[in-house]
Amino acid sequence: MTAAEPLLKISGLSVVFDGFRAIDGIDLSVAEGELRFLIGPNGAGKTTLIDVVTGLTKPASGSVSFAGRELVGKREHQVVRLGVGRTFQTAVVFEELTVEENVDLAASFRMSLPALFRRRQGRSDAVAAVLERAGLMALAEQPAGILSHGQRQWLEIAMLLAQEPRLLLLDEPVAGMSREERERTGELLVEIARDRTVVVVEHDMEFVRTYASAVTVLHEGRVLTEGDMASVQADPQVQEVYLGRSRDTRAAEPAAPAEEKEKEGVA
Ligand SMILES: Nc1ncnc2c1ncn2[C@@H]1O[C@H](COP(=O)(O)OP(=O)(O)OP(=O)(O)O)[C@@H](O)[C@H]1O
Repeated sequence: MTAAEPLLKISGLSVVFDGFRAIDGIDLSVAEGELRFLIGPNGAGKTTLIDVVTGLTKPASGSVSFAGRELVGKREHQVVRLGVGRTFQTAVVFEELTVEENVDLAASFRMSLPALFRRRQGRSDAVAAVLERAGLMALAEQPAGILSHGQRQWLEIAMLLAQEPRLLLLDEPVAGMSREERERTGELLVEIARDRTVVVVEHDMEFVRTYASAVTVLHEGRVLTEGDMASVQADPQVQEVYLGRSRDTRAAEPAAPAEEKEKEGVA
């Protein structure tokens, strides 16, 4: 990979489910060190795109190049070992284990067997650093089962960091969070992007407006547009996709609280 090449390069990607093209010829590049947001209406293909990059879903055609290596055809654990980690819409943590044990377990996924045997007892510096970074140090000894929704999301991000991925893919990390939790998460993402590449799927437009410098808009399995948030917001096609959605579906829905409307509206 040369300096000019993107860390992640998706080319001509298509995914077909029972004849339905959920991804329809996507080209998408993410440079090393970027914090990129993927937005788009429900069903646009955002999660499916992450599923393909991480080896969960096989594409019908196209390629996913990561640091010059082809990911299509690789299994999920192979993709993790190459340095790509993800979170899911619902955090997956082991509730009976402590916060620290969850992070420690995640850290061991990328270790060789000899390294695992050599491990010292007690908290490693790497695990301590990750707990600190995710703001979970005070909860290190608590079982993960007692964590609040926001804290679980942070634990999942901490577990991801423990695997030392070069690329993190986060699926709706602030869904269901309070305003304060969203702010802390935004700051955490910006901080993580200082030394890693981060791609975030997000519906919360207030959050995207605050933290995104680069945005890619997906619609019906294609890239509609990309750029900085101001240019994306001003794009008539993007407005049509979001406003069209509000005309078609919101009219039939009960009125949402003002804050929810503000969060989801692109304009
Ligand atoms: N396993 C599957 N089998 C069949 N169809 C699927 C499958 N997974 C996703 N789809 C369909 O593919 C399309 C894209 O779904 P996807 O979940 O990627 O969209 P999304 O942009 O992440 O949506 P949301 O914002 O609602 O999570 C949708 O129409 C969805 O119903």
